Amino acid sequence: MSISRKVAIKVLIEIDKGAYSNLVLNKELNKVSDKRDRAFITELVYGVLRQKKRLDYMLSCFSKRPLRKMDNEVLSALRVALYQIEYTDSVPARAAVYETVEALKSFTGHGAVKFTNGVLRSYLRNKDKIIFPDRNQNPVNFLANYYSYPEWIIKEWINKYGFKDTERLCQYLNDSPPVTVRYNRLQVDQKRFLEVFKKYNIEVESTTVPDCYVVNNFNTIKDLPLFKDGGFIVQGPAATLAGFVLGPDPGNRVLDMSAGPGGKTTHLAELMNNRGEIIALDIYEHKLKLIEENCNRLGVNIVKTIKVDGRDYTSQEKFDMVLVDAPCTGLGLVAHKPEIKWNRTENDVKKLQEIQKSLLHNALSLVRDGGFVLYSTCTLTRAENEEVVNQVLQQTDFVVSPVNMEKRLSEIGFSGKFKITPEGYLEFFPPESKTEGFYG
Ligand SMILES: C[S@@+](CC[C@H](N)C(=O)[O-])C[C@H]1O[C@@H](n2cnc3c(N)ncnc32)[C@H](O)[C@@H]1O
Repeated sequence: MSISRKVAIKVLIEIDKGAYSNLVLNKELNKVSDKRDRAFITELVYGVLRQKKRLDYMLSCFSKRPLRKMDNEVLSALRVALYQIEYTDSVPARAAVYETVEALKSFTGHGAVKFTNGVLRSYLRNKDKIIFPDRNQNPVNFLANYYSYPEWIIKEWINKYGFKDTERLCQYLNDSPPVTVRYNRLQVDQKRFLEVFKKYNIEVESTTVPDCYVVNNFNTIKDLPLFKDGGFIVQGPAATLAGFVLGPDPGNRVLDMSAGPGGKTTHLAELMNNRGEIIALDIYEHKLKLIEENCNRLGVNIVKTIKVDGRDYTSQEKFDMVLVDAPCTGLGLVAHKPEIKWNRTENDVKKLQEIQKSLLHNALSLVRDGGFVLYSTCTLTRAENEEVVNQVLQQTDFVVSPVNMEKRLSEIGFSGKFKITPEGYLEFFPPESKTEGFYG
């Protein structure tokens, strides 16, 4: 299984340099034939990404050299070894150390390998002596190191949710989430969708959101003929719910202001029964390509894509509905993409808030009287959610009729738990909603 450690170390080095976890991991997994190796590599990579800060805290107790001065290869190998010792039952601790140190030999020289071995042996001898910061005296430090989150996120959440709920959130988002798909009513009905999955022995479980199902065998679903025929798309329950909340009718003219890769665009088209018009904007060419690929596969032909900054988009004709599914820090997706914890900064929140406000501002100028705007994000910061909407509404002379969200969600058939904030906004708190984080 040494190949697994070698590939995991390689992938983690690439991710540390800024690569997307899913892209670099899939590229490397394609070169590995053994199914068990592939599963183990995936566990090591995502496990280390989730627990990185906690692992580093523990390692720093046993290394005289500060972690920031270590080579990337050494640090990645140390994390991979420690993750196995702490989180996997199948590998004895000494084997984890031996195999990982062997794997490291293909990346670096004798001195670095010896150093790594020394830190890990010292860890094995003394791990019972590790003491985490005190949860009462230093709550931010405790949560950050114990659950492996940057301190700025912990502070943001403690302000928003308090200590207890922040702890629940940290725990919940450290588990790997189920994979969910939305079947595409344009190509298949629910009965046929379920029959096909049953035929291929893939277990399917309903979620609290209509049309959205948990599937247990993610690695094979993209090989199903039904996927190629556009029968379903991978999409989270909260993301699926957004389309239902907007709920366009056939024949509507809809604007999707930041649409890539098109999960919600294609759902809106489906709800419109492929009749009417959707203008889908994105600032990046490659995102527009993904929208077009998704539309082609799913049999959607009412979408026109435009490469433009949504803040600058103008149109003579107003829209019945506008979706601003804004670019955001994505903290509600940390369980799916744990590297978000480490790639995002407090500064991003400020920069994104400016973009979000301008997008929403422009959306309000593009919707017709009596039309509907949905501002949504998959993040859990006040600055990108409530503050954006409150500040934009203060700056305009629009009269906004609030939507009765409880009524809307019950009409849709949503059966999960949700929060209505004091201002009347919809929020999904993952430990309760059992979905991605969502704000609308
Ligand atoms: C949260 S994602 C949208 C996800 C999409 N609604 C879906 O369900 O698949 C935000 C998108 O906004 C795009 N974006 C970022 N800044 C933008 C801008 N100024 N104008 C338009 N699109 C932008 C990003 O490229 C990204 O594809």
